[in-house]
Amino acid sequence: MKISVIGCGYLGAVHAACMAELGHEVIGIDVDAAKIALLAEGHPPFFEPGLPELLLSASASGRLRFSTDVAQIAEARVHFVAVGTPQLEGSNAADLRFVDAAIESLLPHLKPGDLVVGKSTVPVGTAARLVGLVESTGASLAWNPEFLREGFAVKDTLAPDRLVYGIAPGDVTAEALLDGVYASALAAGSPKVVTDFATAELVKVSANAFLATKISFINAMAEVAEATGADVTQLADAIGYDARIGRRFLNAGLGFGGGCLPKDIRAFMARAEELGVDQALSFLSEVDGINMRRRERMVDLAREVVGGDVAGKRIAVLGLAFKPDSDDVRDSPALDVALRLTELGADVVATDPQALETTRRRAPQLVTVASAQEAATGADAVLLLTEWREFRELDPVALASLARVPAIVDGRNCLDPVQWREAGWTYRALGRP
Ligand SMILES: NC(=O)c1ccc[n+]([C@@H]2O[C@H](COP(=O)([O-])OP(=O)(O)OC[C@H]3O[C@@H](n4cnc5c(N)ncnc54)[C@H](O)[C@@H]3O)[C@@H](O)[C@H]2O)c1
Ligand SMILES: O=c1ccn([C@@H]2O[C@H](COP(=O)(O)OP(=O)(O)O[C@H]3O[C@H](CO)[C@@H](O)[C@H](O)[C@H]3O)[C@@H](O)[C@H]2O)c(=O)[nH]1
Repeated sequence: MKISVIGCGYLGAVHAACMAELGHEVIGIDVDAAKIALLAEGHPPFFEPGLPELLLSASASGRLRFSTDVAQIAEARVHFVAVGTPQLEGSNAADLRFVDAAIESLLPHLKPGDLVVGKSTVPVGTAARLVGLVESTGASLAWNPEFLREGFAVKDTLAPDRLVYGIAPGDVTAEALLDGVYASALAAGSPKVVTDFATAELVKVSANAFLATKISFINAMAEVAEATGADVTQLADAIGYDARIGRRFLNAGLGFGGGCLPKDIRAFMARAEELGVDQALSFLSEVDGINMRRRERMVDLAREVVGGDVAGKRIAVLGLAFKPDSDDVRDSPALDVALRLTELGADVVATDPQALETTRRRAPQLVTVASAQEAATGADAVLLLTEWREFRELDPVALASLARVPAIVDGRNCLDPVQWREAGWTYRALGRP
């Protein structure tokens, strides 16, 4: 099938490459010329495991092209919209300017029988607002939210946990076209839910709200554990054995960040307020609050381990990305903590295996180095803020010989306290004695 993908960021570039991998003929469009130039040469503009290989093989096959010229979509029949929906400045709501502009840019090039498929995460009601515009060209609209996780984006796209199609009542053509696009995932057993626009939009934001709630639940237990001397990691293991609860997404620590969970729960609350059902989602403001308190707690722990004031203390920060296997620092708890400490006068030296470039763009004032060893040299405290494998596997004995004071705060509960204490470290963590 001939497909276009509008917006080639973390979601769109992966979607375009995966669709080409599945045998479709794909054109990726973005307004960012530098991004398109990189993609056209087979280079991903961001770090995502598996994507470089896919881009190379898809480009070589001739099935994947990239352009800044939206007129190039004219040959395609199915058009995915994967542009950003960030948080509006000064508000909780989603900024829909990019979605609106993308749809506007498509309109002159759509033909009767085309299908426009929204993939961006949008407030409920967006598809209903846009459907008339799209239908005025003879094309139809579907909303097909995406559930990929950064770091696993290729796998999640090729073998999704489920496919959700939000379509206009009785639009069997839209359903058939989407079935054609996703034929291999459907054949491999990915469940499909065909529903209306509002339900599809709500499935996406409610899934993220549930995940955020699960993380904040365990982080709330971490706060209680801190007040009682209990160990939240053992608590999570114990409650997680109950299959109704499940151990996944119960890792207490510095909390959630990234380009999705924080802004999506806020946009969900803003939309609920518009709909007059804000009370139903008032718990999400608590979920957000618990999450942000973890960052404050980390700053307090840094103060504690250096004996009070962080000003003038050399603090090594291990990890800047919002999670491992990603270079994304959007709303990253790790970057936030590093910047808060810098503002308090600490001499912060930070490192990350992949996020140094994205950090330089977002926070050029932060001092960064290439390795954990460099960061830890002469440090008064080491903070582990993103649980990259190479940080989890650090040798505490070797690192102790580099630090000025062997004190570590494990912001992701991913180190073995016994091993680190035996190597002479003062070990502190979130929610663990
Ligand atoms: N990142 C994820 O893991 C993920 C997963 C599922 C859903 N989503 C959702 O997908 C959407 C995109 O997220 P992202 O992380 O890829 O964002 P992103 O900022 O990485 O990418 C968005 C891209 O859209 C481009 N763009 C903006 N306006 C455009 C226009 N008018 N025409 C063409 N291109 C345009 C931007 O230049 C950018 O490259 C958001 O709604 C997000 O919530 C993201
Ligand atoms: O037990 C856990 C699990 C995650 N996190 C943190 O939560 C954040 C989000 O993690 P994750 O959900 O794995 O990353 P994303 O790539 O942002 O993916 C989420 O957001 C995407 C965009 O909407 C959705 O598509 C995915 O399904 C959804 O998991 C990260 O900061 C993690 O460190 C925790 O603190 N504890």
